[in-house]
Parts: sequence; C-alpha cells; structure tokens
Amino acid sequence: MLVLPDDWRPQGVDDLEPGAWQALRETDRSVCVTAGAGAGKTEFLAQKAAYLLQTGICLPPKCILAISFKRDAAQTLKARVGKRCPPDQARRFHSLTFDAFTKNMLDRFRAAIPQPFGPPRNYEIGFPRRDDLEDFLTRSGWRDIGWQKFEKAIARAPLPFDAEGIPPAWRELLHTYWQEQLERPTGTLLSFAMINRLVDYLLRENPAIRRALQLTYPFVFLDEFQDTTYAQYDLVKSAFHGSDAVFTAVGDDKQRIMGWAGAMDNAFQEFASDFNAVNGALRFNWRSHADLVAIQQVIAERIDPNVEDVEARGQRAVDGQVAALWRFDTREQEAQQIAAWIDREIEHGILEPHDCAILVRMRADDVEAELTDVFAAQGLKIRNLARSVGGIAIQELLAEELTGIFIPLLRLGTGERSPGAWNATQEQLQALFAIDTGDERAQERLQRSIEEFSSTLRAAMRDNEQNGESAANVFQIALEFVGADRLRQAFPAYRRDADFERVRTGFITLFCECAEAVDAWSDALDRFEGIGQVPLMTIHKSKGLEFHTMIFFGLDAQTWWSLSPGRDEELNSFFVAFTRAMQRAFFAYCSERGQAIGWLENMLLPAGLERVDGLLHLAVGDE
Ligand SMILES: Nc1ncnc2c1ncn2[C@@H]1O[C@H](COP(=O)(O)OP(=O)(O)OP(=O)(O)O)[C@@H](O)[C@H]1O
Repeated sequence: MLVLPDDWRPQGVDDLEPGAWQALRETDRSVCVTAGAGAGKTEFLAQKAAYLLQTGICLPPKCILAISFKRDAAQTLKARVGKRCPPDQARRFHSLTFDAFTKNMLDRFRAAIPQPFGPPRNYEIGFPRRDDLEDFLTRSGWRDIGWQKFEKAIARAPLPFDAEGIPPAWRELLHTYWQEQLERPTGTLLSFAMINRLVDYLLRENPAIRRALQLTYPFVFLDEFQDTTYAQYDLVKSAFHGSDAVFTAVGDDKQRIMGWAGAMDNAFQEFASDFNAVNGALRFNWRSHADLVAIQQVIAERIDPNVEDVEARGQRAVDGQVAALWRFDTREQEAQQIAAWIDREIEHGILEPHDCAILVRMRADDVEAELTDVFAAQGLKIRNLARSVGGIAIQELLAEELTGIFIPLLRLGTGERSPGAWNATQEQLQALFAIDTGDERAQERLQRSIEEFSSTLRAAMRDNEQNGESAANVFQIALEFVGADRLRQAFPAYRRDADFERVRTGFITLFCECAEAVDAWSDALDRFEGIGQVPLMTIHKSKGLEFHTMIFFGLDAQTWWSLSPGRDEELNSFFVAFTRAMQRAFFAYCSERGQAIGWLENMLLPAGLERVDGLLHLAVGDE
C-alpha cells in the first residue's frame, strides 16, 4: 500500500526538524546536508528511504543505494529501514560500505575489466604494509620517493595510467607494481584501494554496466560524506555523473577523521558543484542533553571557530556530574575505583553494564588484560570489541549479516520465549527464501519449517552438554537449515570462499567460547552479543555508536601523545568519541602512567569540568 507524499509521516520518532523535512522532500535534485553530532543524520537517511519507498517515488524494480564508511553504520541504516518498511520495500534498500559496494561490483563484473588488469576469480584481499611497499620501491630503485607517496599514487592513479599528468616514469612504476600483485606466484593480491581503481576502470570502460547501475539506483545516499576519499569520489563520478541519479549526501566536517587515508579537503563544495546539489543543514542534537552539548560546543569551536549553535534535544536523566576529569595516583587504584564506580551505578539501577563504554586511545588488548581481573573481582565482565576471534574483530563480527541471521535463529532453540527472535527469523528467512508477502501458502510453509527447525534445535541444545563441541554442532544444524549456498548467494560479501570462511570461523569461535563460559544457551547468546558486559574499544571505533556513559581511560600525555593542538584529526577523533555520550563522559588518568594532558585540561576545565581526585568516596556507596 502506497502513501501519498503529503500524508506521509516519519515513523519511530515524533517528528523531524524543519531542515530534515526540507531535505527529505528534495527528491528531484541532489541535496547535501551538513549536521553536527547526534543531529540524526542516520535517522534522517532511514526516514528518507522510508519516504521514497512508501510513497512510491522509488517504485519497484528501482532501488536505493546507501553507501556508508563503516559496517556498523551500514547495518544500523539497514536495520532502521527494515523496521519501518515491509520486507518487499526494505529489500530495495541496499545499504553497504564503500568497500563492500566496490568489491561486489568487482566480483560481478570482473570479466569486463580490460586486460592486463582483470584479476582472477580467486584473488586475495591484502593490506599492504609499509615494509611491502618499501621493499618494492627499493627493488625498483625508487625508495627515495617514500612509501606513503607511493601508496597515495596507487590509490589515486586511474587505470591504465594513461591520464595526462602521470609522468611516464611513474606510469612504469605503477604498472610494474600492479603486474607484480596480479601475477604473484601464490595468487593475486588486491588491496581495497586497488579494487576501487579496478571498479572505476570497469565503469569508465563499460557504458552498459554503468547504465544498468544508474537504472537500478535512481537514488543514492552517501553517509559520513566528510570522510570520502578522492578515489571514492572519482568512482562515484564514474558511476553516476551526468545521470539523473538524485544524491542525498550527509556529513559533518568536524567528524572528519580520515584525512590521513586520503579523505577530501572540501568534499561538500566539490560535490555540490559537480552534482548541482542544494545545501541543507540540521541544527538539533537528539542524542545528548544541554549540559553535555555545551561542552561539545567548546570542543567544536576549537575545530571550527564559526561553528553554528546547536539545539540540545536529549533529556538529562542523571543527577550529579555529567563530565569530569578523574585523577588517580596508581594504575591499581584507577582500575579498582573505576570498576567499583561502575558497579555502584549498576546497583543503583542507573546503568546496565553494556551502557557504559570504556574508550582507549589504542592497544585495547593490553587494557583488557589490565582491567579483566580487577573488573571480575567486582562481578563485572569487560567486552573487548577490538579482540580478534578467528581472524575477525568482535565489533566487525557483530555487524555481519551472518550474525544478524544466526543469533535470532539460535535463540529459537534455547527454550525461552522470544517473540523478537521469532519475528526476526521469519522476516529474514522470508527475504532469504524470496517469499512474497502476499503469498500466504508460501508463508505458511515457511512458518512450519521454522517450527520444525526450532524443535530440532531445542532437542540438540537440551540433550547435549553445553560446551564448545555442542555449540559447533548446534551452529551446523542452523547453517544446514538456512543453507550455506543460499546465504552466500543472497549476500555478495560472502560469495568468495575466503570471505565466507572468515566470518563463519569467527562466529563459531566466539559462539564456542561463550558456550564454554556459561551454563545456559540463552546466556551464551547474550554473552556473544555483549549483553551485560562493559564494552571496551578504541576511540576510532566508536564512530557512529552511542552510550549512556563513557569513560575515557588512560587519558595521560604519554598514551595520548599525538593528541595535541595542531593535530586536527586527533582533535576531530576526540570530538567524535566525546559526542557518543548521551548522558555522561569522564576522563580518567593516573599519575603513575603519565602527566595530565595540559591542553585538554585547559580546554575542558574552563568549560565547567571539575578535576576529581580518586573515586573512593563514591565506591563505598555514599551519595
Ligand atoms: N527526529 C528524531 N526524534 C527523536 N530522536 C531522534 C531523531 N533523530 C535521531 N534521533 C535519535 O538521536 C540519536 C542520534 O541519531 P543518529 O545516530 O541518527 O545521529 P547522527 O547524526 O547520525 O549521529 P553521529 O553523526 O553523531 O554519529 C539516536 O539515538 C536517534 O535515535
């Protein structure tokens, strides 16, 4: 059932701000929306997708392509549209990361890439390190140019290097590098930067593929546009420039943290001029309350003295300090008192463990080792999202399609009532088995097969002792029910063996580990998802997330050595992390580890933050 555009209302939220309404109704020409942290950019894109699909402005078989930078951002967007639109509409919303989009294109149209650049089907994906590039440059007699400059040239130079402006000697160097990677005796090795160049070449050389892409996607969303690299932007232009595609680009210059990786200096201006886009702006912050927003603005002004005022829409739900600098004498004291503080907050019903994130500058594994026992003594469990399980980081694994399908599916076997898991399974399998929502008989058949599956799974979980072996077995039952082939066909990201195996192995590894650690299957699945655990992550990986309370851990001059004025991106990263807090943000450091960061204190103390020496008075339960 379609809705008239004038009758359409946002779903899941009461309303949108005026700027968002304007940008949502802009469906004939491209629009470029700038907005600060928590302004609801992701939410706005989800609402705009619902608007286009539910009003029929984007009618079948046309689809919307949404490109994000991070896997969790792409997943969040997809989930929000999935919640608001019936499956046959939600299926036409394709939310992918930039890398997933280019890799899908390569895997589908590899054969159309002109030789000698077309890679074989079984290429491997690699992340060349400094040593690899320096080794190549040394062998080629070009060491003096520096590996970083060469890395940039690989990422930027359009294939087949015949563009004006590329000097002949560079052409030869790049060509030799590509040939080496394509013809390695152990198999072709491509980086995502190279995949981008291949797809850009593919689109420039094949008007029919380009046209098909344009016909499929009359609407294209670009999330976190501030981090678009020159190479990614070239590819967007190769794919859509000159077409009727209507773009909606959203972003925030203050959250630009990928300059080191080649992000454009002035992405918004270039985009607005190339795609004749109108500008829009969002002024609200729905995430954080006014007291936190006031501090955010102090940091924002450091990044951009002309920053616009923001209207805080979050409601303050806590008493006492919402931000402070916590100073400790020793590391032991620091860990113990923070654990005691979190425990007390949980006891008072202010927090759930997973609402309180611990953010570190780097080396989350070391911090995990440092905190685990101290937290355990307090009855708390740390969930290190950066930890790798079977070759994939837990944070990445949790955002995988496979995880999204198998967690609710496995919950059906635990014997606990879970309408959420049942509905999620039904919706996902409906999409996976391509069942039409109007086909009642097919729906009934699906229902029956889910019932049969859940009783088989229940028996397997009930009749076997819960351990790693039985967990692997239970996962296998679920995989056979869904069908590995079907799954891999439905998700292009899993088509190559290596990609599917990496995720499958990661899932089994973590699931087995969780099954060993607790006694009930439902607890194992909760543990897998991080429910009831205190998340630990690096500030870089906090982008796009939000938490009730955040504790920046080890915020001393040594650990955060690079966070200094003049290092714009470090300040931007810090701003991104700080703006994840809905209610409170604390900065902890201890004298044993290093000095306080002077410039940070100089910025935050005048903004109203206090320095608190130790938290002992709080840990004993005093209010
Ligand atoms: N119109 C709205 N009404 C109420 N809540 C909203 C609205 N828009 C967004 N929110 C809520 O505000 C929070 C921030 O929204 P969202 O994640 O979309 O912001 P964002 O601009 O993408 O954030 P950031 O760039 O800081 O990651 C979320 O919890 C979201 O549910």
